[in-house]
Amino acid sequence: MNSETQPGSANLNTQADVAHEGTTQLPQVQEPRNPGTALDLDWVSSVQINTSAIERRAKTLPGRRSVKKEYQAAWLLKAISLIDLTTLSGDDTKGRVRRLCAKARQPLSAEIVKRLGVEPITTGAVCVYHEMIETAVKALKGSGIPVAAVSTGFPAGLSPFHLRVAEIEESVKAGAAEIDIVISRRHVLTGNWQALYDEMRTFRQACGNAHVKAILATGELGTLRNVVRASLVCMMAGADFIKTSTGKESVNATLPVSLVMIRAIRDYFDRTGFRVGYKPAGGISKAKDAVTYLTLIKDELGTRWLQPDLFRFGASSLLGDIERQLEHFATGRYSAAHRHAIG
Ligand SMILES: O=C[C@H](O)COP(=O)(O)O
Repeated sequence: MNSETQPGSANLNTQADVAHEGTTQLPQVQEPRNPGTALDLDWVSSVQINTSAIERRAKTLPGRRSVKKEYQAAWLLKAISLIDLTTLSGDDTKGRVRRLCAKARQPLSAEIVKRLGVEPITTGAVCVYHEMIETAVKALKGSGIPVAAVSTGFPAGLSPFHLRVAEIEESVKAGAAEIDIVISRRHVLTGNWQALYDEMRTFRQACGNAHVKAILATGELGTLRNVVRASLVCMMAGADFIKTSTGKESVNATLPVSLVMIRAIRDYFDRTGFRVGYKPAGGISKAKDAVTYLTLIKDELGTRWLQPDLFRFGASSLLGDIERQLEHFATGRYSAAHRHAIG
């Protein structure tokens, strides 16, 4: 964020700024979910990637389209509404999850909201392990914020197949409206597209009405070509979202990976007419990175994809930095990062 940003709500006509920048809330259209298609192996094997061109383009993205100062707050408010506020730690407790849910309901202090002159907002969802679903559902009651659960032996996805399917069913029963499954990386690494398709189809079926996000764990797929091929197969098998990472791989969301996944989503839409959502996850913790992702989405997919049914950030600490930047925008002061600790 630009440290010269002037404080005060007088400079921020959020609705107009957001509309100008094309991040405005569109009327929620009830679109059919992606039902998937037959497995099209010709399409999968025809994928070609110019890795150096993708990497060159990705390098130009941060700062390339610097959002004008007066629009930055509007973009950051939009980013908040698209966060799957996440806690996925071995030491998660009910208390931590309740605090996280309180933060999801009210991500900004009443004072900042008042100074910015905006309507109160919420995050897109709260994302937890199965054991914490009930607590999260209770804590979010009445807010309209969905609970997402990671599933299928997250993060490695190597537990027995029937248990992975049962885990999805249990999480849906416990109240999760969204299920983030992990794919079997070995199916990608061995080019077993039929196995990946069948696995994803079964997971989708087990989700019932809950939406399913397919975590590719891109940092473990070896090449960008594999990332695109896995993206296509998961969409063909009916994924509602494709998601980069668990946050536990040594390489998580990156811009080159995002570029090829977003373009796979565009190709899939062009061929089938079905929109699939995108969720970069893992290591996105700075407000300025969030804005880079959002402008990339706007450029490559258009504003329809800047709604919570088609875009989410998977992030545990991004909200804290955004809050700090918005506080600075509203008051002219930066507070210490620890004042914005989450959970
Ligand atoms: O899906 C979400 C990720 O696990 C969050 O990763 P993070 O803790 O690096 O933000």
